[in-house]
Amino acid sequence: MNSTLSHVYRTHPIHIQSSNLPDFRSLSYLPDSYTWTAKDDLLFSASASNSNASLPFIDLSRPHVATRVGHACTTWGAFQITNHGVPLRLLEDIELLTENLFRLPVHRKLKAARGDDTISGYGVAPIASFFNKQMWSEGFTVIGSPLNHFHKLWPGYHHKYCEIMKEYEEHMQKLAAKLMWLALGSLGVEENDIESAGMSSDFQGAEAAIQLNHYPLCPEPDRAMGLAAHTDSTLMTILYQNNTAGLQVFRDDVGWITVPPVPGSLVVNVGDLLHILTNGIFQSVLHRARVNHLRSRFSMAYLWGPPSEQMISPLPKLIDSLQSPHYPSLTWKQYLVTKATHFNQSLSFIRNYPSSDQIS
Ligand SMILES: C=C1C[C@]23C[C@@]1(O)CC[C@H]2[C@@]12CCC[C@@](C)(C(=O)O1)[C@H]2[C@@H]3C(=O)O
Ligand SMILES: O=C(O)CCC(=O)C(=O)O
Ligand SMILES: [Fe+2]
Repeated sequence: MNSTLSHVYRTHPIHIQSSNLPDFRSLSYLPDSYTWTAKDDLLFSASASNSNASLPFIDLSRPHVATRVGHACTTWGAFQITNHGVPLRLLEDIELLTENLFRLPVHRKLKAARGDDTISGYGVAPIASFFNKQMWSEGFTVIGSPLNHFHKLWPGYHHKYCEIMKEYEEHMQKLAAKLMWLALGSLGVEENDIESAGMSSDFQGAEAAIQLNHYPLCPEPDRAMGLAAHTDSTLMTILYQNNTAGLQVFRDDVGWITVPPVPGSLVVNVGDLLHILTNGIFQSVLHRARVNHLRSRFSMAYLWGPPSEQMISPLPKLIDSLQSPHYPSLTWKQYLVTKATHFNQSLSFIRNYPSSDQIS
């Protein structure tokens, strides 16, 4: 994985207090700093859906899969997949790695804490800086090689864990490119449309971050938030969750629904950059993670995007002659900077922004 993305934070640091990380195991009550109300997050008490709507579940080995993927990207901006080709053994390995990482004592995890100048490493989710309450979770971000950090966490065992990460990344990258073609193919986009937009049609050079998340047992789950509502800034995110529910997705006409963990399946989210690339046809999904008092939850997100310096703009093929593009041309790096300032308002901030103006 390339490490340029990590350095967005050199010039635009997101200040988080990783020194404030609690030892969750020792807390038998919910401290005030972790107690969320509607004042802290407008969407905190948005109603849970009482419809029996559920996220599309797509078997990638079945016929007409592109149409189903395209429909899910347009309506929900997310779907669950099975028969995706990622070996179950590898999913079990990455889950074990994640569990072992977060079960280390706090002082050891802090040896691999995020520094001031890079987002890689252990800490609270980068979006924490937008909220005055703390989230009931801890995270570990990998951009580029995890070797340095893993060496500090597991001096004698880091090679094995680095191999697992590498294999996971390779499988995810292949799967992401395949899903991207299913989604774009459903809109009639062809290889030459992608190449004339300056991208490589096999998405060579794509960049990614891997975000490992841990949501410990929580004494008062209804008043706590695991990971606050957000959209990912990616083209697509592929998420593996352990067997504990917690992920929820939001649709204006439905409310929040929980995405049940189905063993061996993966969740796919449309990210903001894919929304931009399709001129708003595909929706980037608002999602969050809730916590519970019975079982710890782990999730592993593969956040996939274009090469960080690659210009992304609405594909001319998807703009009809009566319409102008809704979004300007910008790189993933520029979009991350926008996101670090405007968070969930980023898409509306850049919508109809004149392309020639510098976005900041
Ligand atoms: C490439 C990236 C996407 C991400 C910010 C980051 O630089 C690395 C961490 C990613 C993550 C994971 C948790 C949710 C999220 C919103 C966050 O706070 O950090 C995403 C960021 C994103 O998609 O914007
Ligand atoms: O834990 C989850 O289910 C959600 C994680 C997530 O949204 C992320 O890492 O971006
Ligand atoms: Fe996310």
